[in-house]
Amino acid sequence: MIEFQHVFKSYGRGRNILSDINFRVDPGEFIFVSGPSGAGKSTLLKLIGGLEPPSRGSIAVNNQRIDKMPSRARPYLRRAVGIILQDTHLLFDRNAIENVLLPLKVIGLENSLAYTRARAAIEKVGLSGKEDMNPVELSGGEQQRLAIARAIVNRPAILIVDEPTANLDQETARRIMDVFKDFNRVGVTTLIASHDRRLMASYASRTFLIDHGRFNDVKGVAA
Ligand SMILES: Nc1ncnc2c1ncn2[C@@H]1O[C@H](COP(=O)(O)OP(=O)(O)OP(=O)(O)O)[C@@H](O)[C@H]1O
Repeated sequence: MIEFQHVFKSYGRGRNILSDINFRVDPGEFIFVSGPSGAGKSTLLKLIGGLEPPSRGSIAVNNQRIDKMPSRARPYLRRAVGIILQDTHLLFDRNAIENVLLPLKVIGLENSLAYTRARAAIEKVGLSGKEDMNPVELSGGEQQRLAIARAIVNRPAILIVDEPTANLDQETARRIMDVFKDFNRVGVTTLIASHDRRLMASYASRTFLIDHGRFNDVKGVAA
């Protein structure tokens, strides 16, 4: 569950990027976040992931207020929400499986269990056999999938994803979207910011449209 109540967000002394946003997302929903460049889509996702604080208003994730969360409570959010941003932030001085292991190391999971889980996550995104490769040796689509494996290895209840298919060909884009849909089928709440309306039409059942500071909560994916 994600709930925004009267949320405002500005950066520094700048204008409000988001103004008086109110919504509730129930477990298992699949939501498309849409709107022109610079509208505030990434900002909305960062608020949900606790990467940015709101300027005003309350944000709850699984009934926990996160807008006032002290930093020692952040690991909670890290487990609850898997985040995949435009820049995948993969570490190029480590191989593929070590990248996926990182979130498990943070929570102190025992080594052999961590490896089992990391391998399972890599398999889920179709990268089995590439565990020992360096991310630079992977294609753009494979790097994207590796970032997905890292985001899901903690089994988060919520996935937030920023532009997962930008710069990918249609087939790779579909394959990546199918990975998200598979997680969604087993109950993972999913929010994806994208410019690709046609692609999203096959997946999402609800759209958050952000445009010039206005927020619209729309059923389906409008043509
Ligand atoms: N850290 C920051 N500091 C100052 N301004 C920021 C910061 N991050 C984003 N902004 C501004 O907030 C506005 C919304 O940015 P955001 O990245 O959320 O938009 P977006 O809808 O995701 O855009 P795009 O589709 O191009 O990725 C932009 O005007 C941007 O310049």
